[in-house]
Amino acid sequence: MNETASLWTALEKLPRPTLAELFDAGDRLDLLAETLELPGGPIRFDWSKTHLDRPVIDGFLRLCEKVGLDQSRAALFSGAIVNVTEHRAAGHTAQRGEGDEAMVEEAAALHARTRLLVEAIHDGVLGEMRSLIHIGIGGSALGPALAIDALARDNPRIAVHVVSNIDGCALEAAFAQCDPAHTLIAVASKTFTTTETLTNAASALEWLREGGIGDPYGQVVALTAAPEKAVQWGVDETRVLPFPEDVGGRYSLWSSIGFPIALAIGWDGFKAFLEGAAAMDRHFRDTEWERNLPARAAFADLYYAQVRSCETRAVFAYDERLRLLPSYLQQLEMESNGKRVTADGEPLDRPSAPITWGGVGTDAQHAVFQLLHQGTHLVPVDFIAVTMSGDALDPAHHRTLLANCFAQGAALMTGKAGDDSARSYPGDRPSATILLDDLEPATLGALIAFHEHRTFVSAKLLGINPFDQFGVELGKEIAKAIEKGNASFDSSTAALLEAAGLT
Ligand SMILES: O=P(O)(O)OC[C@H]1O[C@](O)(CO)[C@@H](O)[C@@H]1O
Repeated sequence: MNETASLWTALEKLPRPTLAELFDAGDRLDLLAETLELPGGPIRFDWSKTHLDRPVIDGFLRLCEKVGLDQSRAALFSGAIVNVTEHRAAGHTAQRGEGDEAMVEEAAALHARTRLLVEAIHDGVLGEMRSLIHIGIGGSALGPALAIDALARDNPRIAVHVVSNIDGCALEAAFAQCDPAHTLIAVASKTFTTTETLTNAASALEWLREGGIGDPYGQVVALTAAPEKAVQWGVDETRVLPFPEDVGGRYSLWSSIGFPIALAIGWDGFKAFLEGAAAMDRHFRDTEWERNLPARAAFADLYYAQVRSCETRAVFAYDERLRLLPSYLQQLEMESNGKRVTADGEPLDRPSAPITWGGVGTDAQHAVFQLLHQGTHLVPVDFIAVTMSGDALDPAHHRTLLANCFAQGAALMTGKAGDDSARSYPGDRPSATILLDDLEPATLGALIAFHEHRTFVSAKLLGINPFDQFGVELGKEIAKAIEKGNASFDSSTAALLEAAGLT
């Protein structure tokens, strides 16, 4: 057995005290709950209701040392080639001002260009623009959709409709809310080759034309790492906002892909969003692993997935404004770490990332929490809540929302004996709670960056490259072959094609 494998085995062999025993044994808050002061307000990270304890943390610290996590973190921030399969650096921290100097300078120059266009649009240089249809998919859509839904619910500077699905119903729903004369189209695609995005973009151009716009390209902005392709497609160079190739799709909302966020909340808000993320970068870069919050979260994630065989982890946003966070995190975590080989191309000899799923509190309580409390699966849960309410209604709404959030964590942990087994709750079920004081651009930025670094630590402790995503390619190839009608298929697929009239 190699040394890394024996460190995992050592973790598996550690005693497994219950949460109740852990709380009886010592000060859990001192060990595992911390409030980070950040631009935009504090965020409390409480991992005390997980099974992390001194021996488990020490086991992970030994693993960090063995895999060279210090060096991996330094490489991430230095602009070294950390995405080894694609021979690229990972440039997302540079986008918010942390990392290699040349990369940070390049990012600042590109942001200056984005800012000019955003402010020109706000000043009416392109006419009276009231809406933006933002067309993109995956990392080119999920981040903007989350940030805009979280931060620009009331009085956005410009109303943004994010469309990703190639199903025309999605684009039609956006058209129904917009007037072609007052609508911009953003085509967001890192590669500028994605079928869904280019098909939707072509239909959006047609919609502008049919709406009487003589020069529809005059209302199109492109956000891409392949600017030459956008120009070739017809977008005027002055409205192409490039970003560097080394910024991964699911890490790209900090780049020009964030254009719709800036358009909705204003440039100062977008800048604060970047600054909040940069503050989390500094915490991650400068804090020893023992008290490093993204690393601590990764230790818990790995402990449950690897040692306790949990196949999923759930995230519940106890704030309507963060309802899109679970789907954002699904791409971040599953596209980054859902891999069966290591960065060296060797088979991974243990489970990869668990399945991330979740929903919004309190809705999820009345739908899926039965399984969390009494099902046979052990599911580690993250609760994310905000102390300051986002609504202007009777404060009873928010009080009850928060009370429910904290009640769920307590109930999962303590359980309760009932009159019979159907009415009993076993308890000892783990959860972590992230409590933002306020939901501001800066705190949202920090929250997202926290999850990026958490994912990075998990990847490195497993030996995975979190920055590629070859797993999505095969399905795309087959879909293209189906469209071209030049491939033969198994009998099931062939019958489905025939039934749907695709042959
Ligand atoms: O921005 P693009 O190049 O259109 O790609 C969109 C998404 O497609 C993926 O490549 C997966 O198919 C994601 O990683 C990416 O975020």
